Amino acid sequence: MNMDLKDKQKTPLHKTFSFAICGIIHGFKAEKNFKIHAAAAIMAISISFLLRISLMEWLFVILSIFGVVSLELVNSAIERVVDLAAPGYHPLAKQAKDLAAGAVLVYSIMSVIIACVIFIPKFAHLIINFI
Ligand SMILES: Nc1ncnc2c1ncn2[C@@H]1O[C@H](COP(=O)(O)OP(=O)(O)OP(=O)(O)O)[C@@H](O)[C@H]1O
Repeated sequence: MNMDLKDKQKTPLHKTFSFAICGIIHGFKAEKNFKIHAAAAIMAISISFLLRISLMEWLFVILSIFGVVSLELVNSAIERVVDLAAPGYHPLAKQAKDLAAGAVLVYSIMSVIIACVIFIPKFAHLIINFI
């Protein structure tokens, strides 16, 4: 046990980094929700460029995108640990997965609200100028 801990402490930084990259790539390949988030992120970034949002607004857009992706990765990790610990039906397994999914949903709702606050006035301004 002590040997394992010692070996772990010796893991070089570049390896830890590459494990994390592997996790992101795996998440993108294995999780359908990742593709949905990626499509939403590309759309948000494109609209942000088109509407020439401010630096502060960019910070909120970036925070929303990275926050959802990070939470989705944690959600996927929790799903795998739950499947490992409780392959059959278990009420606690259901609670753990539902709670993790709830965290993603809460952050996603916040991201949609941020998008509405930033983009709707700019779209409205464009439409008024067009008319
Ligand atoms: N071992 C289990 N015991 C009880 N309920 C479970 C268990 N596994 C999954 N569930 C229930 O089924 C739901 C769907 O679980 P699943 O593992 O398929 O994840 P998911 O929501 O499809 O996620 P994703 O689409 O990201 O893979 C969970 O939110 C939970 O309510």
